[in-house]
This record gives sequence, C-alpha cells and structure tokens, in this order.
Amino acid sequence: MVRFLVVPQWQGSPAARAMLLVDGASAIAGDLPRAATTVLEVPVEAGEALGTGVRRLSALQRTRELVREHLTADTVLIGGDCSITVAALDALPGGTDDVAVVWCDAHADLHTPETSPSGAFSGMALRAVLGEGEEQLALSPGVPRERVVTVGVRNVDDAEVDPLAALTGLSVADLDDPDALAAAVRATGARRVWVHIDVDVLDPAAFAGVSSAVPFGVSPAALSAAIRRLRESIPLAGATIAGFAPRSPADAVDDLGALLRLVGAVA
Ligand SMILES: NC(=[NH2+])NCCC[C@H](N)C(=O)O
Repeated sequence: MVRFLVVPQWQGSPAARAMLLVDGASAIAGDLPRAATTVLEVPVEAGEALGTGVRRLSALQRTRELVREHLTADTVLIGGDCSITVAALDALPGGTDDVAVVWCDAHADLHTPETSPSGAFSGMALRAVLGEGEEQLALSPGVPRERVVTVGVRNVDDAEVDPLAALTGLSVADLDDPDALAAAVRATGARRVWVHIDVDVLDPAAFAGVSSAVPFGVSPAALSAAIRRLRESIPLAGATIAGFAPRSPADAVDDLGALLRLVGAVA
C-alpha cells in the first residue's frame, strides 16, 4: 500500500515567501488518508550554509536524515520545496541502479552552487540527482543522465542550457501524445521510475498556488494521463509532489482538485 510522507521543508526554496510551502504541505496532508500518512517534523528555522554555496544547508541535511528514517518502498513524498526528491532518492530502498527519474518542473533545477543565482538548493536539485554540485548533498552515485527525462521545463537560466540539452526532454506540447512519456522512460531501460512533480509545471491558468508562476504549462489532465500511461509499462519506485505554495486557505481550496488528480495518478 502507498504511504504518504509529508515533508514541509521550505529551506530549499528561493522564494521570498518560502514559508507558504509549509502551508501547502499541510493543506495537502489534510486531504490524505490519515492512517497512510506521516507528517515529518522538519526544522522550522532557516539553518546555515556552513561555508558552502548552498543556503540553509544545515536544515536541509537534518530533513534528509528524517526522510531516510521514514522512507519505505512505495512512498509518495509531499513537499515542501522540490529538493526533497534528492533526499528520497538518496534513501530509496533498493538504491537507484535500476531507476529512471522523471522531472516534471517549470524550472531546470540544474545549477551548481557556483552558477546558482539564488543559492537555493531547489534550483540545484536535479543537478544533485545527477551526482553533481555540493558533495554533501549530491547523490553518490548519481543517476546517469541517460536515465533522466524532463517534462515541461520552460524557465531555464543561461548556465542550465547545456546540462539541460544533455537530457531527454518532453515539452508541454509533447504531452499531447499520452504515450510520449511512457515511451521516453521505456527507452532508458530502467525497471522502476521515480516521478517528481513540482506543481509549477502546471499551467498557471489551471493552478495558482506556486511561488513563481511560469506561463504555458501542462494541464493537470494531460500530466495525469501521461503518468497513468507510464505506470502501465513501468512500476513506480515512488513519487514527489512538491512546490504547492497557496497564498491563503481559500486559494488552497481552489487548487486541491488539481492536486488530488495528481495524487491519484501517482498513488
Ligand atoms: N523548482 C523550482 N521552483 N526551482 C526554482 C529555481 C529558480 C532559479 N533557477 C534558481 O536557481 O534560483
């Protein structure tokens, strides 16, 4: 049975109001089956960079330990900021040798501490999945780039252009074909797949509660259909739904339909 692990980490976010991610995590948690849900008590304080180029590194490390203690097979992680996926893959039962990673996100998240405009770890999260960047946080071994598929990335900083081009990427329009994602992941040869969803991959017209909205995203229906089709050919190793940052409880209610649709697709 699927377990939900709610990780209200905000310290990886570059947003001015990053703490809205904590509200987003609890709004989602309130709609999950209680018996299958664990809410982690992550640090509330900001933490320190400890001489690295990653802001709030100490808090991120503490949360990573907590994820390691609680992650089981078949876990759906609920964020929080999107860097919690790195913690999950680091602790994944069975390791990542047979795992493909599908990164659904408006942003490429391919910075290193040297290139990051913000010092926020969420902007470095996919790079850390590849095993690069700050070594205290990067996966070791990383997931080889041949086993990473990006979906809906459309806000790319200059330093991210080359590393993004080295990955297989599906555009928003590519998802018009509901089989495209399954085919791309099958081509990696992986036997399991981790699906990472930052909700900013969705179109802002369909989903408002994100810290930095990027126009021309995917529809909740197209993304859910692609994930369901994917799961018919490759089993999930787990999934992440991150980046929900509602401005108010009333706004959170507006987005819950789309969120539950995504939860239904991965759980
Ligand atoms: N998944 C996200 N919300 N990423 C935000 C990254 C924004 C920007 N590229 C940075 O590194 O600061």
